[in-house]
Amino acid sequence: MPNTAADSSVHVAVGVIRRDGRILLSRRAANAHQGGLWEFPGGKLEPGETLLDGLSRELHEELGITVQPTDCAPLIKIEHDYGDKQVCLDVCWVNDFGGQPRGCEGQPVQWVPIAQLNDYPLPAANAAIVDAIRASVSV
Ligand SMILES: Nc1nc2c([nH]c(=O)n2[C@H]2C[C@H](O)[C@@H](COP(=O)(O)OP(=O)(O)OP(=O)(O)O)O2)c(=O)[nH]1
Ligand SMILES: [Mg+2]
Repeated sequence: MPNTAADSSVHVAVGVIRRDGRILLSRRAANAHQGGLWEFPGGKLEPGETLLDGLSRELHEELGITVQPTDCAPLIKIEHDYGDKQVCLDVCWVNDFGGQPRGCEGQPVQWVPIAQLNDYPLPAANAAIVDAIRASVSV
């Protein structure tokens, strides 16, 4: 029996890391899905892992930072079909963290003012994340 969209959707923990009015973007490896585009750091949840445990693990692996669950807050959840891959992006604010973020996998990272997020090429699903960020900070 073919998979349904829900069965084949990849569940991704995504962190919108903020400090001093800027958001941390990192650039996806050229050979990755949506390669070469900028992203909010994060990655696929492992089986049985909670969203915040997965987010904390991914941000430590990718950026070398430590994140406490109490410093995270839900922002938006997005289902997006890229055709070759369906993703469910579970996006959280990361309001504080320990350590100095660096590209632990060799990826460029950049602190970007919210008004300039759209100057960076992002995956199509991320337009809704940028809208949610703007709506959240303008209230
Ligand atoms: N982290 C992240 N992924 C995003 C964003 N927007 C977006 O469409 N995605 C998609 C791209 C990928 O298909 C998927 C993330 O999966 P990934 O392959 O990067 O996950 P991962 O970090 O666990 O990587 P890996 O261990 O498989 O190398 O979500 C975003 O802003 N951040
Ligand atoms: Mg990742």
